[in-house]
Amino acid sequence: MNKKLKILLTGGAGYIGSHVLLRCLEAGYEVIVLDNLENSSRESVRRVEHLTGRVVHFCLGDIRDAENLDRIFTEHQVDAVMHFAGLKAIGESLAEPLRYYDTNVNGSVTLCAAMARAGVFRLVFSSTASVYGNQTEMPLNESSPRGSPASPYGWSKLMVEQILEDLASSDPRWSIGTLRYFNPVGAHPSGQIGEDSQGEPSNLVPYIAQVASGRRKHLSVYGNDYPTTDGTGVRDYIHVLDLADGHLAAMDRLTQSTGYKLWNLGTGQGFSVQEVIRGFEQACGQSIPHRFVPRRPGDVAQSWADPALARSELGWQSKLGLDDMLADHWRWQKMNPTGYTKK
Ligand SMILES: NC(=O)c1ccc[n+]([C@@H]2O[C@H](COP(=O)([O-])OP(=O)(O)OC[C@H]3O[C@@H](n4cnc5c(N)ncnc54)[C@H](O)[C@@H]3O)[C@@H](O)[C@H]2O)c1
Ligand SMILES: O=c1ccn([C@@H]2O[C@H](COP(=O)(O)OP(=O)(O)O[C@H]3O[C@H](CO)[C@H](O)[C@H](O)[C@H]3O)[C@@H](O)[C@H]2O)c(=O)[nH]1
Repeated sequence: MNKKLKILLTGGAGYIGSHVLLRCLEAGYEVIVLDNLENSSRESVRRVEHLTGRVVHFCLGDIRDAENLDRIFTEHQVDAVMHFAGLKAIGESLAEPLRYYDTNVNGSVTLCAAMARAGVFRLVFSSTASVYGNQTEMPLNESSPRGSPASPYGWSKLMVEQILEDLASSDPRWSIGTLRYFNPVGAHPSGQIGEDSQGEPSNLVPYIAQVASGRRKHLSVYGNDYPTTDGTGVRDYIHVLDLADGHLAAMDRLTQSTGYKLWNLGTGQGFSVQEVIRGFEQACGQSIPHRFVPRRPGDVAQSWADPALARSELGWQSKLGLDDMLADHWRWQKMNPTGYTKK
């Protein structure tokens, strides 16, 4: 790995970005974080600095601000970008589609245009397994058909994927890797950084963690009539640190060739909602009150990855199991019951 790379992390104060930031610093990269702190806290970056003993150059700003991007690329000799900044709440995207398309699509276009002006052509992009939509054939590999996403959020990711593919075909200098994340959970084992769920979490594991800590009374399990082993939804949960390592492997690969590449980042194993509840009960030593309610609109029955391409092309595979993810998530929740306390 080329340790001298200087990488711009958009959204680097967020859940996934902060774990990638930590891994980048541990690997010896120089890193600049650009974040408008819309859904995060500067405290995550401070804690990463503390954990690694490294200093991060933090820029408060918006990815849609082209002048600010030009300034950053002029001031810093950036070699590559990892692009996490965006909005990710599916329900919110249904209520505010323009805000989602503006940040996720317009923001990505603005970023790529600024990169091209600055002569920076290496990019890793955060996409989602949601782009596969509702499929019956498992596991999902990169050639599986893209489905019809059930939300503006999912569409915004699919649109950006297409834009990036077109961009790479238009100019051979681009080297772009799209990573389709399955379901990231867990936290750094120190309990210092993790997912800062403001308000009511929509994702399963943060919700269970808040039930376990007494912040919520019970979990609603969305549907027990799916065609799965126990009737509840099945997902491929991946530890956020394994996911972070996948970014470094992708960046490494992008330094070796140009063009557009796409990789699934998942473990290859699916777990039902009931299996996750039981796993969390073991991790926290208490029972998780839950009740079955109708299916959540837009949810798919099952989704798990075929991670073979990432293994063969990136030399990456997940190492941590569901137990590690849930234990680490619980530690983070216990140590930070209301998330980062400082903005
Ligand atoms: N967490 C998941 O389950 C998941 C799954 C698949 C894909 N993704 C994608 O991965 C990326 C990171 O997700 P995350 O879970 O870390 O989310 P997050 O909300 O914790 O992090 C996103 C970061 O982007 C920042 N941001 C938002 N709009 C911005 C803007 N206009 N300019 C600058 N910064 C802005 C936020 O303040 C936040 O720090 C997102 O693009 C998300 O869509 C997440
Ligand atoms: O309170 C809850 C929350 C979730 N679930 C169930 O738990 C499973 C996982 O749900 P999540 O909301 O945690 O995850 P999703 O698979 O629905 O979606 C997440 O993972 C996707 C990638 O696969 C996308 O990235 C998406 O943005 C992100 O929210 C689903 O069967 C869901 O119905 C519940 O039963 N109760």
